[in-house]
Amino acid sequence: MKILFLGAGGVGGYFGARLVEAGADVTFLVRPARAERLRSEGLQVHSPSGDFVVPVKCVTRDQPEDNYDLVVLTAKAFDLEDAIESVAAFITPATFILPLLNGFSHMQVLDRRFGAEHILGGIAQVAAMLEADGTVRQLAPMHSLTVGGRTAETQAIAARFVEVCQAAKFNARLSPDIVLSLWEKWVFIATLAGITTLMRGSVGQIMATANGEALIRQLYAECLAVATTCGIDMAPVARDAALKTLTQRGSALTSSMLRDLQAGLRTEHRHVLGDLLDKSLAKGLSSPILALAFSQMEIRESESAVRS
Ligand SMILES: NC(=O)C1=CN([C@@H]2O[C@H](COP(=O)(O)OP(=O)(O)OC[C@H]3O[C@@H](n4cnc5c(N)ncnc54)[C@H](OP(=O)(O)O)[C@@H]3O)[C@@H](O)[C@H]2O)C=CC1
Ligand SMILES: CC(C)(CO)C(=O)C(=O)O
Repeated sequence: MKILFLGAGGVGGYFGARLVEAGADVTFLVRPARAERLRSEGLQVHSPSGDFVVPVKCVTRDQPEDNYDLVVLTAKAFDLEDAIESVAAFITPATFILPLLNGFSHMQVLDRRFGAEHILGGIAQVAAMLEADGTVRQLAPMHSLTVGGRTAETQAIAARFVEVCQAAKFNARLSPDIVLSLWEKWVFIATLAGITTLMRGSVGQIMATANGEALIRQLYAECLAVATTCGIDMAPVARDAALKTLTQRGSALTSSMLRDLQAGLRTEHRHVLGDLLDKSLAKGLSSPILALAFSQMEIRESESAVRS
């Protein structure tokens, strides 16, 4: 399987490098400055299970090639339109696209642009970031991908990709219902990103406050209510597992949104929190903590726009 990764940041750099390490045929579509650096230094990963560096193949958007079976999209949501323009010339009627973004509305954007029959669904479970020197840092041992299709053909492609991933040093699984899996992750990450950015702390720090657990549970319930009202039936076992992680005492877990906020970077609050809030409003639900989480991120974004 010939695979093109759009982006070599936290998620793309980590999983792409692991696949290269395992001998998979992976190329990175990156911007010219990143391509130059990757060609000369390779892709370096700092990982709790051991640092490694792999030589990588890179292309830029002005050098289109049309022989990829799968394009893995790993841009942030606010870069999606530009990422689509960059990959468009690499996509033929035989190419499938696997986005690994958090949230959900990117699926509809991609369906509209390339046709739903070409779009797989994917979820990344990793805590990884791109450092200023171009290296990728994996911050915690977890590393897994969940992928799936919404048609028999895309499910078969997802299964082939999972097969390729079996040789790599991360976990990969095929979801029998990728739409449900995407919503489960969305409800989880909206709660985690919302509460950690509101309270500027890890799960363990929030749990150590007097109202922390009640606030986490209320935000999770608000996000879950949106999913349920949209016809998504999350099993009790999935909800219990999510809440167990979200209320683990002493846990150092944070969100990539909090890391981006603290690093002064743009965040995906519109995609992860705002889209869910829009659905809540459209369904006539009351989601006060979700609204608060989104609104404080809007203020923070307008402040950084004023500063820059
Ligand atoms: N980081 C994490 O731990 C996790 C992140 N996620 C999700 O994964 C997605 C990606 O996040 P993350 O990896 O952290 O983001 P990063 O910002 O680390 O990486 C995204 C990369 O995409 C590149 N990119 C964007 N647009 C283009 C383009 N048109 N052409 C070439 N390259 C492009 C960016 O390049 P450049 O730097 O040149 O702009 C950047 O390096 C998000 O939706 C996030 O929510 C999910 C689970 C965990
Ligand atoms: C769930 C988690 C925390 C790690 O995969 C994540 O998706 C994020 O931080 O954006």
